[in-house]
Amino acid sequence: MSIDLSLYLVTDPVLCGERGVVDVVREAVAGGVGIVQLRDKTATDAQIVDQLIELSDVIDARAALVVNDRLDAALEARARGARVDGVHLGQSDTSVERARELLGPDAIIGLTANTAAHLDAVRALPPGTVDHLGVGVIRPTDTKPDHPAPLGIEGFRAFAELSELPCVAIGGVGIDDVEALRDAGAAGIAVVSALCAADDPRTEARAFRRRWRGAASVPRVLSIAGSDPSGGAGIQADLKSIGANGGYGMAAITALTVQNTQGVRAVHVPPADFLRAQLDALSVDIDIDAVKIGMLADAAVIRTVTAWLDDARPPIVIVDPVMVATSGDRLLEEDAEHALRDLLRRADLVTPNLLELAVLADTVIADSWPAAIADAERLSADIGVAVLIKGGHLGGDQSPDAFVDATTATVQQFPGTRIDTDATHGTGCSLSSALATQRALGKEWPQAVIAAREWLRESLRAGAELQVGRGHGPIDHFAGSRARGGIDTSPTRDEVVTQWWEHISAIRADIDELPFVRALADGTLDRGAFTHYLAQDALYLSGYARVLADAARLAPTAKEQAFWANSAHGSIVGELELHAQWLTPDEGVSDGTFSATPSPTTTAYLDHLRSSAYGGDYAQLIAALLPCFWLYTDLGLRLGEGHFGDFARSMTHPYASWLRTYADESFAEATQQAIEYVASAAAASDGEGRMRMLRAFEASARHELAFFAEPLRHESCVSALSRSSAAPEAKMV
Ligand SMILES: Cc1ncc(COP(=O)(O)OP(=O)(O)O)c(N)n1
Ligand SMILES: Cc1ncsc1CCOP(=O)(O)O
Ligand SMILES: [Mg+2]
Repeated sequence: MSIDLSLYLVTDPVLCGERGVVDVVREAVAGGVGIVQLRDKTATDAQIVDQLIELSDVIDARAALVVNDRLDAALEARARGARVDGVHLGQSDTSVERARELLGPDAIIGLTANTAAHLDAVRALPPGTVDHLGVGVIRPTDTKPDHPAPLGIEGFRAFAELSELPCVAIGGVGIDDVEALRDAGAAGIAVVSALCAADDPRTEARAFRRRWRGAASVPRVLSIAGSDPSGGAGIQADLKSIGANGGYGMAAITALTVQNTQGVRAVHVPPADFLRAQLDALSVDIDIDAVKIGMLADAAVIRTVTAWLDDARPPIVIVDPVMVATSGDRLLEEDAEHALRDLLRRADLVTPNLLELAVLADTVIADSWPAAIADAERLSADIGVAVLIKGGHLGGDQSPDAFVDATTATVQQFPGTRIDTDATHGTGCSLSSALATQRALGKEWPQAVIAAREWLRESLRAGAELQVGRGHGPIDHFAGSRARGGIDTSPTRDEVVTQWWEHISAIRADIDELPFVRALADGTLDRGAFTHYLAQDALYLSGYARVLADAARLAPTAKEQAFWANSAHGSIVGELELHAQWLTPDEGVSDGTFSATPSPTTTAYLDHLRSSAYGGDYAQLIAALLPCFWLYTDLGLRLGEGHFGDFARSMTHPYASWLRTYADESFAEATQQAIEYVASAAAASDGEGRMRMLRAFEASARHELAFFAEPLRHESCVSALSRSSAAPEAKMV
């Protein structure tokens, strides 16, 4: 066995606490510790021997086992059948030469060293006496009260540069030191309290391993699913999806299908033991960062996977509860549903389509999006796991998804227009493995969903071009990376524009349907509602201008600064003049000042903009400012194009001159410029920053919708109020 020194656990019975050393070692080894040192200063030799025997059993050759100081105990435990790989000795412990002589040439012998004299002494030993050095302390630590003077990371670097042997850094080392010590030449890091005192040593060990591998490391994602020889679904799709999303894909096959793009012709399920052997072979050898589970065929397979999950406890588990193929073929025996429910409870996310949701939530197939969300909430509450519900089977021109987590009362919707294509084979498999990969890359759920959906939509759009098969063809998993000449998960500026506009498509559709917008367009809008709207708009613009000025203040270039400052000027001066033409002092403007009271809707919108400015994040602020430009320009353009009928062009339209301002050419140019600044900032930002920008943008779009909806709501309240004062028995509704 080659020794992996990268994460070295030294045990401490006190720090391990009530759960005990054996439990901590079991968990830490499952989390990826490569070498364990039993260190117990108070135990007798006989107790050390017993512990070594027990640990050797628990570790089961998945990591090296050495003992601190006690050469005799190591020999005795070996004599009693334990697998003890070696010892760690200090400068004043038994001599390393003696240890080598008694333990043999294959034993692992570590020696403490931290001075130039120690290095000279090691050089004087016969070659092969010592395998590695324990070098420290890096920082003061209470775990070893008699520790030598701390070296610090630079002292460690200087020492490691002089050493011919691998150096393991020890003493006061925490997870945030991992990269610095690795870069300073450490062959590994040895920790006591960081793992022994951790709440969850397995998770903590994984975190150390991940940091050691580096932030840019490629996540290892395992698909447990059936094989689709046509390559569009099952493990074949999963592996492509994992690769396209930036992961390293692995696959354990649950079942073989005879299948093409037209349907499933036969299924062969190999023995469940063979599946378990595949899974064990992976988990004993590889740090698995995420698991996606797809077709499970029957109850025996499900139970096998459930038992393996309980043993291996991978950090991220996504279950796509494949029951019926898109072609209508059953892929899970009906009697297996009970076992499946048990498995779902072990997942972090379940991704059913509407048919699967109906089976799992024990209800009829949802025929509307709100009904689907309600079913998903029930399922999530029942299994205690988040659900990503996919609206693709609902029909219509929208294809929304929603992330629903009843445990945190979260319902996050992801709107999207339907992509008109027949190449949908394997969409569910591909999305769930993309999600597993994005999550393993470190994204939180909403960001992972956004990234996986963006990738899927691009792959769906390109699928038909592949021209694979006569039935439902596959999506083109590598369309995006092929177009960009390599895998790149950051969108370009143009992609940001397309994706963000599509992201608010449902909000835009709602704006178009508003009675206020319809009546404004056809000229039937009540004058009271119109003037109420104008008065609120005037108030809004005065606040908006101030926030534009904040954007000017934060802008990174003089050009951008001038742009936002000009927009602030245009907004306050131009719009003021215009409003003054339309509004009498009674209606909201007198002597150039706004006299109306801001409605709660106006206040909420301005509060959102001000809080975006307050954080000082320029990119987020301009994203929040953008919908006001973009949605008005778009509305103006479509009004001009007759999208809402030909009314706006009619000479008798009472608001025609007002509506023409929406389509003003210089405003359209300013909008284009604003879009470019925002899209460039988003493309240059990292995933987190882009997510913050998108949230601010989406929130403003929602405020725009509320702003357009409010005048008629207000008017109906006003008329209800006047009715109620005329007729005391009438109630406001
Ligand atoms: C990996 C590793 N490095 C150094 C030590 C310290 O050993 P030693 O100097 O013998 O001190 P004690 O641990 O015996 O107190 C170590 N144990 N492991
Ligand atoms: C055994 C040992 N040898 C040098 S420092 C040390 C203890 C390190 O413990 P911790 O990781 O809790 O600082
Ligand atoms: Mg010692």
